[in-house]
Amino acid sequence: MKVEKIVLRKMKMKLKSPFQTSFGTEQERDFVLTEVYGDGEIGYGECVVSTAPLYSEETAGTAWHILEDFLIPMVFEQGTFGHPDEVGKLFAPIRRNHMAKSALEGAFWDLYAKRQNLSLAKALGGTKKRIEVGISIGIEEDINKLFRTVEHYLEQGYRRIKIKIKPGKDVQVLRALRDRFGDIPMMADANSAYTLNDLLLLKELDDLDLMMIEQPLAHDDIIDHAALQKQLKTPICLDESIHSYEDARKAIEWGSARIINIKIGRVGGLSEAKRIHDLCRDNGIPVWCGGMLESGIGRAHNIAITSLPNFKLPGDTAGSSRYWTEDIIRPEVEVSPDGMIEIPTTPGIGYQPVPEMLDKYTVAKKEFAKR
Ligand SMILES: O=C(O)CCC(=O)C1=CC=C[C@@H](O)[C@@H]1C(=O)O
Ligand SMILES: [Mg+2]
Repeated sequence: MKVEKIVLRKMKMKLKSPFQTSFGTEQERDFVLTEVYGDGEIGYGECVVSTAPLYSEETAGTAWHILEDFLIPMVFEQGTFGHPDEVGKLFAPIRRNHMAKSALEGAFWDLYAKRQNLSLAKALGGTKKRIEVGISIGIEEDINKLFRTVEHYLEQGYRRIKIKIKPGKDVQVLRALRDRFGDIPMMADANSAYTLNDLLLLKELDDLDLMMIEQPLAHDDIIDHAALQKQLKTPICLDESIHSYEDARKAIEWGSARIINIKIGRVGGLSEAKRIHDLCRDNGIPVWCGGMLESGIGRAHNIAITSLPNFKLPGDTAGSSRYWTEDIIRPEVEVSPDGMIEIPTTPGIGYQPVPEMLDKYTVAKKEFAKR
């Protein structure tokens, strides 16, 4: 692949409804899209930052700076690439900034798959034709509204309900959902809202037959999660704690989690996500694909990685209409009545970004070519 041009777009898209977690509420998504032009094709990637640095240290502003001032010049310095795996290796000297790296690396994977006339799923080694999907529901103050929301998504066929929790909005809410809906597949995501001092409360969660408790403790912890997992029968799933293959290896060795949520942006790209998938497969740790309230481009990348065989649990890749009045891709991502998404078989990400839609939500755009 010879890189001819790279385009960055700063995007602003309003979510259909606010999304509340234990660390804040998002109503509007400020993120970055990447376009890599080469050999007559365009590869697309998404930088899955949050508007404020509350999930991780990255924002659209930090990512744009790292892309413009470091990663894009490094790409033009190398000029040509045989395989997308080379992109992550090229970026290795740059510390962290994983979502910025992933946005560009993902566009290379899309471009590579298109040039190989392969779907991105196939190019990644995916084996599935359809994927199971779940739904992530933000913290809801009104329990009856939460009941209606859960009812709505169960009727739509979603195969797992993820409930965001925080102190004061946890055991009672989950117990009420159990009383109302019985033994539906349900999990909780705490986004690091608890500490080991909350052990008695976390033990109450242990009696609710949850599929898993996602990231109960600190966002950068592996040791305390290992201590907690020994006290709980419910599997702990790590999200924010796992930034790399090495983090996953240490978490597995320490017994910090029995499940891992893989987010392509959080770990720095599809090549690293594949490595973590393979490590977990070899250690009997099932994984699923987490979401970052992506547009259709990021959603397409999530669908492709979820086609790998050890993605054994429903992920957060819901349909476009869950988040957007209109998505920037065609077709939009649809979920079948039995809670599945068909893996595209066309080359690359399999969904076509629509230029007019991209322009409609672009608040800043810049083109880069080799000087
Ligand atoms: O994209 C989705 O539907 C999942 C959204 C979601 O649960 C999250 C998005 C971003 C950060 C967190 O709030 C949370 C997560 O931790 O998975
Ligand atoms: Mg999470």
